[in-house]
Amino acid sequence: MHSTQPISVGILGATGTVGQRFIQLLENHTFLRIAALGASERSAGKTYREAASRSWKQSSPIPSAVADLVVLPCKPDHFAECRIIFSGLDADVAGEIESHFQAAQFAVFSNAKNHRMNPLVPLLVPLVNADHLDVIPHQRAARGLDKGFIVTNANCSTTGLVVALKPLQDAFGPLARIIVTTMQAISGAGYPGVPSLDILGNVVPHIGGEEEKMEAEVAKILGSVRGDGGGFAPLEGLRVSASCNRVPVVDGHTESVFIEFERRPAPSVEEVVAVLRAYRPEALTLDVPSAPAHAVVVLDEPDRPQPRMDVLTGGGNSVVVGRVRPCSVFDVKFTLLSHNTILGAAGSSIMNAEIAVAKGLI
Ligand SMILES: NC(=O)C1=CN([C@@H]2O[C@H](COP(=O)(O)OP(=O)(O)OC[C@H]3O[C@@H](n4cnc5c(N)ncnc54)[C@H](OP(=O)(O)O)[C@@H]3O)[C@@H](O)[C@H]2O)C=CC1
Ligand SMILES: N[C@@H](CC(=O)OP(=O)(O)O)C(=O)O
Repeated sequence: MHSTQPISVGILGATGTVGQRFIQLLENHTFLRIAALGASERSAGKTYREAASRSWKQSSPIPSAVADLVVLPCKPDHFAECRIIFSGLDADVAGEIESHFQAAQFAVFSNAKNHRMNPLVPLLVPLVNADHLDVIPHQRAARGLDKGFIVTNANCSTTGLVVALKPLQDAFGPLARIIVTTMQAISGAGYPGVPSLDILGNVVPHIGGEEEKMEAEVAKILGSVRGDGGGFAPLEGLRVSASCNRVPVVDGHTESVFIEFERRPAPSVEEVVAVLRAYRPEALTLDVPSAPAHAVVVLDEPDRPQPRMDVLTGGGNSVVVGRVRPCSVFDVKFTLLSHNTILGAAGSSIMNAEIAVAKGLI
């Protein structure tokens, strides 16, 4: 069971798109309490209400418990009362700042790309590879720390994809080849993000670095912890090709996924649907209050999932799959939808922290 004692948390990048989502999701959390907020020098010294009033884009108002907190510079000394640090920092600064907080013995849960491929840092998707936290003792030992560590989330498009791939790999693997085409929401680009003249009535077929991140991250996430606990053995043999597009949707990344299995005969559509529906990752067996009831929700309607209707399924922490059907080139194809700032960012970080608490790492 998780600690019934409240745990104080700090949020770095609190004024940004992901930072705001942390604040919204933590408003009524059972044991995580926001104690401190950090952002750039542009925001530091202002109350959160002053600093974020223009950029706040959530559908609920700024919670009163944080509105009058003074935004702090992102330096560990200012966060002394916190045990957990959630980072929604811009990647230009996240790497160095997060390392400082780790060295100062904080448990850091990052959304940025900087530390994701570090061989001692779990690239943790809470509904997929909670066991990768087994490397934390080794990370601490390697850096001479007794409490501090860094865990990162995956890229938001990678996250939705691996939640659907993991049960298929476990049941029917190995996976041989994946082709994925994304249709990504504008909130993925942060605030103010993509200019309206670029995206309204349009599709932009390029998101810098996104395809490379998706192709690299899948193998680490679907890989295993090495036998000595000293790092990760990436999944070998799987080839992934991603094609990423920005579309005029506010929240929710949609992906068309084409899968080829090594196994012959390949699983049927009915078998794939049954395995997706039955998927119960480790996080759903632990005391993880933010976990959705179902990691994957499969819809039968021929025109779903759709971001406007389905993006908040499972509180935004489920992956919604639809249109599961045979593929005449590979074996099976489907469409999936995941919330890019909830499961794809702040929601995963919060579940990652809840898992770490449940496993006694915090
Ligand atoms: N949006 C999404 O769907 C996803 C985003 N991510 C990643 O999460 C991170 C945050 O993304 P997002 O919220 O969209 O970005 P935003 O641009 O909306 O927010 C960036 C945040 O970083 C702060 N910041 C910028 N420069 C500095 C600095 N020099 N020192 C301290 N703080 C600084 C900003 O503060 P200030 O307001 O004061 O400038 C702001 O709080 C990024 O690394 C992104 O790649 C990951 C998955 C999904
Ligand atoms: N690139 C994602 C969001 C993001 O910031 O990804 P990453 O954390 O991998 O840099 C998007 O635009 O939708």
